[in-house]
Amino acid sequence: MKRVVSLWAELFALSWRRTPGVVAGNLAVLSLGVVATSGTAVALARAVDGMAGGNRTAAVVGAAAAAVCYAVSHMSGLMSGTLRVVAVERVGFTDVNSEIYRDIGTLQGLEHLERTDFLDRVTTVSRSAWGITNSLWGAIGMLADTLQLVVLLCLLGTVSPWLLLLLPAACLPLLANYRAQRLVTAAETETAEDFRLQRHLFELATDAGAGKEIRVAGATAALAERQSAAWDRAMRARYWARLRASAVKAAGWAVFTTGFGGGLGLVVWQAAHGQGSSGDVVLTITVAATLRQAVQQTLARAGETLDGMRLVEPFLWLRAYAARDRARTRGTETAPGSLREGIRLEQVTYTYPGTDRTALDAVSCTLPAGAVVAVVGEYGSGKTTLVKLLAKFYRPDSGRITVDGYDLATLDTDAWRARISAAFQDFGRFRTVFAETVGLGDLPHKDEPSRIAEAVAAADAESVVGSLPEGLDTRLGRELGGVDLSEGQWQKTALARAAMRQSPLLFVLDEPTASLDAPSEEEIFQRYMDRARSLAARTGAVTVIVSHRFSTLSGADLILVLDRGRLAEQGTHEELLALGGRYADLYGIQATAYTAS
Ligand SMILES: Nc1ncnc2c1ncn2[C@@H]1O[C@H](COP(=O)(O)OP(=O)(O)OP(=O)(O)O)[C@@H](O)[C@H]1O
Repeated sequence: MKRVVSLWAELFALSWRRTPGVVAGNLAVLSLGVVATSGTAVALARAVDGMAGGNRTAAVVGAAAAAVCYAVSHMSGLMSGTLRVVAVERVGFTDVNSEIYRDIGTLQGLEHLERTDFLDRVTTVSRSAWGITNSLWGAIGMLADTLQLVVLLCLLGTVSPWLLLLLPAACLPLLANYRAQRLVTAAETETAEDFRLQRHLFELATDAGAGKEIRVAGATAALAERQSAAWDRAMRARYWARLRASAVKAAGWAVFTTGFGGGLGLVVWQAAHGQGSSGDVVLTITVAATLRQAVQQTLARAGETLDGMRLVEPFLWLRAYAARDRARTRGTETAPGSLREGIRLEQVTYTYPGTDRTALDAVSCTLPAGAVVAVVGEYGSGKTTLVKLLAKFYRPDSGRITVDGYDLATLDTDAWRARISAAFQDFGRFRTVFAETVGLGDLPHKDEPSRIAEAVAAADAESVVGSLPEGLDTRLGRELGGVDLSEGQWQKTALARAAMRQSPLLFVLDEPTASLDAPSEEEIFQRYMDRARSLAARTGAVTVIVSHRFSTLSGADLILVLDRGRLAEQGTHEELLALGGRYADLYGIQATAYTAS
């Protein structure tokens, strides 16, 4: 709660700086609303007393004052709503939204994209700038409403001190509402996993890629059943929580209404026994109606504020997470100009957060400067994890990676990434103009046609460009009015992007040809081997290739064989064959399979 209040204070200061007139105007209008609402009741009571006592002037002045107060209180409600939207839009869309996008965009690690619990929070935050800023004005509105309640109850106190007991009674619906909201939130948290599951199954069914497989497998009905079961489980728990919440709210209101009915009876009894005026009765009835409205409004605002607070929590989490990420990844050293020794892994161990299985287990090896290093192993043996650690997406749990003797952890992450070229197996499909999708690989040179042409040639993608209606200027992505590419063509754009940087120290190709046919694969490997050699001569760059196709890797200077996260063997193709171990087995199996086919 303390953190939420300090965020509100921060947002208030920001709003004041951005739109001082709107903020001051809104505060003034809210205060005016409090005074005018109570004024209406008092003026009406005076008008009635004037009439009853035969004082025409008092009656007319009272009635006029009541009319003015009523108009002001009504107008203040409308104006406050408008001013609030202006203030929220100005700060929400400008400052809060920019901060959210900056925090998400500058995260250096990958956990927020790979872990569903992180992803959920990041997705929530990315859509919540308005709600977060609005929660500040919800809280301010709630303060004004509470003030209104207190003033109204004090007015009742002037009629009879017993009516002051309505103050604690009025707190009961507020407390009940808070309790009810917590019940609903707890149910939502408890059923979040089922909710995610049903959403995942729904997306599977509506995704074009997965949809094909599902239809061929005839699994549509089975998946729909599972989706509906998960949805039912989540909804049933939420339904009961809402029902319980309604009962709690109703109980709070019942106590308040009973108390109020009693209070009203007391005032009428007093008036009947000459202990109060008719004005007192009118005052009590007017305040009664206003009070009910005020309590309801306070409840509505409390709900709105609590809703906003639910958004504030993931926002604060993202802020702290991004700050930790920045502190963790901000190194002090810049990357060397060229590699002399190479990259060393010393007892590198890594386990993905939230899992038990060690993805890399005490791996030690040297990737010599200028070498082409192939990483092989069965599915899930840790190959991609190894290259992701080299790209500094994660940090080893223990052990370290050094680049020419510098600990990778101390190198500035952006500076190191600026010296990496990489194509990953789950490559991006950037739906923009073709030249741009390639140029993104080296932003300072993205508009240089010669660099783009070279990169396209390196990826053997000239034929892709040739087949596009407007060549390099063709827009990609049917959703955005462009053309669609096949998987292989998309992969070639990723490979071309990876060929943009001309002096990387590390060149990573993680399953670079998985979507390509055999002739294209051969051709590309040949081109990338040539590129690796020329980079090696220029900067001593290390090229790391992850592949399942052993036949293409025999020319590598060093082959690392991973087995369930451990480095099982290392050496050249010939050395490993002579060893007759894991590599020789796997190579033998593939060779036999190819010969047989
Ligand atoms: N983001 C992740 N979160 C949790 N576990 C992961 C994640 N990525 C990989 N793993 C696990 O880490 C282990 C190593 O995975 P990795 O992707 O490095 O293997 P790989 O050898 O590249 O596999 P493949 O050949 O299938 O690409 C596997 O057990 C995998 O399930």
